[in-house]
This record gives sequence, structure tokens and C-alpha cells, in this order.
Amino acid sequence: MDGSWSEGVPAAVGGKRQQFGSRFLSDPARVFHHNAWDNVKWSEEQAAAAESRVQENSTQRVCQEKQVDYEINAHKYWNDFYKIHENRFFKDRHWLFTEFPELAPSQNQKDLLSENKRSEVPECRRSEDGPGLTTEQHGCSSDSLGGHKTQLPPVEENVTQTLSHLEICADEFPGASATYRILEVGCGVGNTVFPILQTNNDPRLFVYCCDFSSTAVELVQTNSAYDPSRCFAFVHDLCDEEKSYPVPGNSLDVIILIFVLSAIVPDKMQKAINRLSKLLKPGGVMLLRDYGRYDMAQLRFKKGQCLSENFYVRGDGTRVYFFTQDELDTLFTTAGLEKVQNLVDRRLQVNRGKQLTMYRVWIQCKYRKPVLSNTS
Ligand SMILES: C[S@@+](CC[C@H](N)C(=O)[O-])C[C@H]1O[C@@H](n2cnc3c(N)ncnc32)[C@H](O)[C@@H]1O
Repeated sequence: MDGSWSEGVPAAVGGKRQQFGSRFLSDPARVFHHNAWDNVKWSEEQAAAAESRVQENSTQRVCQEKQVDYEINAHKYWNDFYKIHENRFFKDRHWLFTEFPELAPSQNQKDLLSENKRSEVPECRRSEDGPGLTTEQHGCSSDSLGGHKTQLPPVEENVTQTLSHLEICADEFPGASATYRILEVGCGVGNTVFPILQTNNDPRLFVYCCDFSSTAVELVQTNSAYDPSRCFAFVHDLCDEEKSYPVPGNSLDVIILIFVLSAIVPDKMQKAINRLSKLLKPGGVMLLRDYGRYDMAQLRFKKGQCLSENFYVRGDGTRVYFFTQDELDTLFTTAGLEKVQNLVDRRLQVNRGKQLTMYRVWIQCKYRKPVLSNTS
């Protein structure tokens, strides 16, 4: 894996976190005085140079036979990645709580965990798909469901009708008795999930996480912090249209996508987001952080690594796409979600020892399912 991997940690300045930090480079002569600069403005020349670099490294495409291999065996390439790196590669993403307060509802918005009691999953058709765990197995007795006041928009009275097509029965999926449900897709080895579970001890919270790498999921399940009464990790390919998620539609408060959408082939992204959108409760949110167009990692690719426009394969067979804000907006709004946030984080990282500058571009999005939704 090349050195261009980074989780894109938003900066903290003076111990106090601001949106994407606030250390600005006003005097270029001071560039090597700090490790990173926030909200960097690109000059026209720099943008043009980036564009021409991308044109250059995209001229020669990977042959069709190899492309098919990278697609069919995508999970195997990620399995190999995790066999080598185990849980040492990505860092725990504690910064997510500042960026996305929805992930720490008991810390940030005390009532969120008990909100929307009316939106709990109603009676529905039985399915053979569900793992069939009972509420007792999750240690969440219904007594723990409080009658607190709600902070999210009120759920429409007709939600139960829109759920009539559900495949999973109300009390027969993991976390059925929880009142706040978070799903992380492409969870890797749990660098987001474990910080969430550690930050929230509230028994009304349940966290689902999936990845199509069985090696990664196994590392989550065997982590000493993995508690099946609060968390359910499962193998799932977000591009697989045949296999359903082990939760009913309209049942999740939050879905997290951290550097995962970029790992799938662009023509499968829309359907993957559509399917996820259906799982959100009305008022629920989808949170994303991912690579932006002309990020340093894109510029570093060599000729012959390009699969299609802005989509590349790394040396280890894993793939990465570089988004624009508009592309992400289209993906989410086409899935029936409304924009709450769509930001670009341009950071200048500095290697002071080697006197190197690295221009990073990440995009951060938050999209909400309308209370009156036609995607359910
Ligand atoms: C860059 S890693 C990010 C991991 C994790 N989200 C984190 O931030 O630490 C991308 C992850 O997406 C997973 N992934 C890629 N394509 C996927 C797919 N089609 N379905 C499910 N997971 C996928 C990979 O196995 C890998 O764990």
C-alpha cells in the first residue's frame, strides 16, 4: 500500500476542534513551520496542473480482463490487505464525534436515544433472512425504552403503512429492541465502530457493521471490545442486490460510509446508496467522508493504474474513486435524501523532515431522509 493512504483526520487547533481546523497559511514562507494547514486555497495554476496530471495518468487504462478480475475478486484483494495489516493500518476515528454528533447521541444529544419511539419497527412479515436473534440475547429489555421527548423530526403517522413490504419481523433481528441504530458499511476492522461503542454505554444504542472482507469482519468479531449484545458484525457486499441487510427498512438512525463508497465500481454506487437509503428511518442520516477529486493520492497514480475516469487500482488490487461534491450530491439526492452538509476539506500536509508538501482533498457529507419520504 502506498504512502498516500490517510484517514483525513480533521484538524484540531489548540485542543479545540473547529470544522476542518483553522490553521491557515497566509504566508507561504511559513509552510514548513507546521505539519498541516487547513482550508488551503488552490491557485489556478495548481488546479490546471492537477487536471493535466490526471489526464496523463488516465490515458492508459487497465485491460478488460484485469478489470473483471479486480471486480469479481474485490473482496479477496481486501482480505489479503487485512491479512497483511490486520488491525494496524487504520487509526481509530475518534474525530468523527465532532464532525458527526449523531454518532455519540448520549454524549451530544441526550434525548436522541429515546427519540422516535413511535418509529420503532412495527409488526411485519416474517423472513427467513434474519439471523433470528431474540431481544433477550441483546440484553435490551423493553423496560429500557424511555418515554422521553423527541429531538428528531416527528415520524409521520403513516410510517407503519409504508413498512408493509418489510421482510424482517420486528422482534427477530439483532438490536430489535434498541431505540437508536447505527450501521457502518465497509467497517474494516472496526476503527469507527469500537470508538462509538466505547463512547456510548447506553443500552438503547445498537451498532451494526459490515464489510465484504470476511477477514476484516473476523477481526471485528474477535476484538476484545466486541460485545454481541450491543453490536452485530456481518459479511456483506454493498453491491450485492440479491442479499438483504439483516435489518428492516426504515429502521436505522444513522448509516456511516467512511472511505468505502470510493472502493466500489462507479456504476454500482447509485444502487448501493438507494438500497441503504431504504434502511434509514424518516429523519435518519447518511454520513460520508471520502476522497475528493485531485487528492494527492489521485495525482500519484502512475499510467496503467487507471480503470475508468477518476477510478484507479492500487498496487495491491484494491480500488479507489475520487469524487466531486456534485457527484455525491447526485448520488444521495437521487436516493431520495436531502442535503444537510456537503463540504470539501482541502488540507496541506507537510513533511517537515523531507520538506515535502502534500495537498489532500476529502469530501464530507451528511444527507437526511425526509420525514415524508417516497423511498421507503
Ligand atoms: C479504505 S477501507 C475503510 C475501512 C473503514 N471504513 C475505516 O474507515 O477504517 C475500505 C473498506 O471498504 C470495504 N469494502 C470495499 N468494497 C466493499 C463492498 N463492495 N462491500 C462492503 N465492503 C466493501 C473494504 O473491505 C475495506 O474494509
